Amino acid sequence: MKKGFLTTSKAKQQLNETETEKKDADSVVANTSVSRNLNSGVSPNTPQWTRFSHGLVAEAGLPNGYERSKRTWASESPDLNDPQAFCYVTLPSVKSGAVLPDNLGNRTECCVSVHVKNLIEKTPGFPSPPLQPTGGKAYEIRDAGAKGLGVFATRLIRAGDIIMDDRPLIFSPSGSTAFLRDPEFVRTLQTYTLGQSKQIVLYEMDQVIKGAFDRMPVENQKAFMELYNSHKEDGSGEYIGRSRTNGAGIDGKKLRDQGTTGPVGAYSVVCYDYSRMNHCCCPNSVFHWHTDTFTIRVCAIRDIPAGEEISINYCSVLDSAAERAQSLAPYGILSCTCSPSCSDPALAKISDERRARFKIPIVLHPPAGRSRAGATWVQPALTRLRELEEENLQAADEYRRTLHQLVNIYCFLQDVDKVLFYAHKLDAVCRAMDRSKEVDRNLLTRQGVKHTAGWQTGMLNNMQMPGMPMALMMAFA
Ligand SMILES: C[S@@+](CC[C@H](N)C(=O)[O-])C[C@H]1O[C@@H](n2cnc3c(N)ncnc32)[C@H](O)[C@@H]1O
Repeated sequence: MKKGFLTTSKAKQQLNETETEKKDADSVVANTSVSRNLNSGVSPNTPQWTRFSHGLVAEAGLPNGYERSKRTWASESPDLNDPQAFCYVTLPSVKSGAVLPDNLGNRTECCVSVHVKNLIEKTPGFPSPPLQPTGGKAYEIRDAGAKGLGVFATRLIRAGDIIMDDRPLIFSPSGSTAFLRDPEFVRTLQTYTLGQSKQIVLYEMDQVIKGAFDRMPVENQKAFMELYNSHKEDGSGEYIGRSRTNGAGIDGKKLRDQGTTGPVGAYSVVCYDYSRMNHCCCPNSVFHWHTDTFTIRVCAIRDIPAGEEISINYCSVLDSAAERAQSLAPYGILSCTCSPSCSDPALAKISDERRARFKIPIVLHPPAGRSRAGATWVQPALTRLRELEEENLQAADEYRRTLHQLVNIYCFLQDVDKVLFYAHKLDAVCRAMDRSKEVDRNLLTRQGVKHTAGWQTGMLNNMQMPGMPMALMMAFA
C-alpha cells in the first residue's frame, strides 16, 4: 500500500493548525458554489501562495537540485479505512466487461481522498445518467475567432433550458493545497524561493494529473490533449496547464476532503464540450456541479438566438472591469472585448458603477393606506430590473432576487398579470440556477396565483380596518 497525501498524524496536526489561516485563500475562490478556478495555488501556511504565476515566467521549470519526487501521491489501492488517503479511481465505476468506447463519455478518472470517494458513492441517486439537453442538442463547437474554439447555439435556446450535462474527463484536487499539507514536502519547499517552490508544486501537480490521465482510454487522452492550454510559458506541464485553463471548481461546500474549508481540500473537474465555453462578462448561461449525475450542467440564463455564442463567466459577474481583468489574466485574456461595456471606457465606467450598486439589495416598504397600489414605492425594484437587463446581468443573483421581490410585491398589490409576467421570468432563471424548488408552482397560473400566501396577505391588507397600518410592518427584500 502506498502513502497518500494526508496519512501521517503530523500532517493531520499541521492541517488543523493551519485551518485558521484560510480567510485570505477563501476570498480568492469563494465567489459561487461552483467557482471556475484552478489558479488558486493557496498555501495554508503562506499568504503569498494565493495564485500561481502565469504568462512568461522567468524561472519557469524545476529549480536546479530539486530531485524529482519519488513519492506516489495517490494509490490505486488505498487503505479504505483511512479517509485521508488519496486514490486513483474511475467513477462511475466501469463494470467489468464494459465495452469501450461505449463508455467514453461516461467515465471520469478521479484522484480523490477516500473520504471524497465515499461521499460521491453515497450521494443519493449516484450514478444517475446525465440529463438530456432540453429539446435535444442545440449547440456546435466551432471557430470563435481570436478566442480559439467556442460553443454556438444552432437554434433558439430558451432561458432555463439545459444546454449540456457534461461528465468530466478528470476530477482532481484543485490548487496545490493537498501537497502543502504534507510537512515533509513543505520542509523541502522551504529550502527554495517562493517562485521556485511554486514551480516544484506545479511539477508535482502535473504528475498527479498525469497519473489520472494514464488511466484514461486512448480516446479520452486524445480529447484531453486537444484542449486549449493557456499556461505554456509559466512552468505548468502539459497536464496541469490544461487543467488550469479548463478546470471548473465543483461544489466545495459538500464535496471536499475531511475537516477542510475554503480552497484547501477542494476539487475541480476538466470536461470536454464544457471546456470549449468561452468567457463573457455578461454571460448567457450558468453552470453547476451535480454529484448524483456526476456532471457539470450548463443552462441558459436568458434566451439565446441561433448562431449566438454560448458563454459562461470565469469570474464573478458583479466584479468591476479591473477586478475581472485580474481574474482573466491567467487565462491569457488580456483585454476582454466580450461586450460594449468592456471595450468602451465610458460604458465600462457606467457598468462598474451599476455592478457595485447591484451588490446592495434594495428593501422596499409599502406605505400605509389604500393608495399604495398606484404609488411609486415599487419603482426602485423596477429600475433595478431594467438596469440588470440593460447590462445583460441575468446571471447575477441580484437578478433572481429582484424578480422574487417583484413577484411578492405584485401578489401583495393583487395584480395578477404582473405576478404572472415576473413569475415566469423567475421560474426560468431559477431553473437555470438549479433553484426551481424556490418557485411556488401556483405562481405560474392565473388561478393558482390567488392561492398563494402572498396574494392572501394582500387580500387581508386590502380589507384592513382604518387605523391598522399593516403594510407598515411589511418589507419586500
Ligand atoms: C476554457 S478555454 C475555452 C475554449 C477555448 N477557446 C478553446 O479554443 O478551446 C479558455 C481559453 O479560451 C480563450 N478565451 C475564453 N474566453 C475568452 C474571451 N472572452 N476573450 C478572449 N479569449 C478567450 C482563452 O485563450 C482561454 O485561455
